[in-house]
Amino acid sequence: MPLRIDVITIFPDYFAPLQLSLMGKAQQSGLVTIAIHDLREFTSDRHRSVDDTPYGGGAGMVMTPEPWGQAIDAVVTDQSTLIVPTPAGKLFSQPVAAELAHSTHLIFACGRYEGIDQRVVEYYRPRIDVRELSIGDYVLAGGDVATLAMIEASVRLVPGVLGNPESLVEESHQLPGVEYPSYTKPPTWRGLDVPEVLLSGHHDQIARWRAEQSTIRTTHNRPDLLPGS
Ligand SMILES: NC(=O)c1ccno1
Repeated sequence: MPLRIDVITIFPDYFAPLQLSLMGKAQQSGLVTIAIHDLREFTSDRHRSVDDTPYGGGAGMVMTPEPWGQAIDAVVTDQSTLIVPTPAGKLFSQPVAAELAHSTHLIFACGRYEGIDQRVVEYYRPRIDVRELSIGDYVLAGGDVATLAMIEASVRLVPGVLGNPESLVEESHQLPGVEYPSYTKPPTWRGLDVPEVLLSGHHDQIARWRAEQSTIRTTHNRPDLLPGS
């Protein structure tokens, strides 16, 4: 049963990259199906309006609930997970990507402006799994880029999508901490040599060096991921 993904957005063209590379191959192989829906197709006024001023005042505009209800109803099933990208959401992570990779149906609601009327989340929450997710502590212009990131991080974990599942084993955020640095040919580049141990053929020494490098890198870049932190 392929993972089905429906993306609802006012900028369908943002998702053209999903036809390329690994994401494109995953769809061609039938492991994943991805459909992009223009929210404006679900409006009923001649201006195809999708936003209005916020109740309670404040800057910016809020996306009105009606088009969202129509659009989500057009694709939702009782197996759906509705994902709303928002800086106010729970933090998306590799474990969350792994959960989503094993879902049946994901619906991404890409908000813009000041976001989507909260009643959309409130309406679907008692009916299906609803997740407000953030890809980091910063604010984007909308949920589209966050959706692209979450789709790519999740789809690559769908069994069969990556040619060599081994490459999932040692990557950052799969193991505790971040991954060791990688090197390839040439052995010397602009006076910089590849660490000698990597050319030694001693697999135990290479494994030990990589574990040490992972700890050094994690300590420097992401001490919050160190065991016990
Ligand atoms: N940080 C985020 O995930 C986000 C989503 C929309 N704007 O920011």
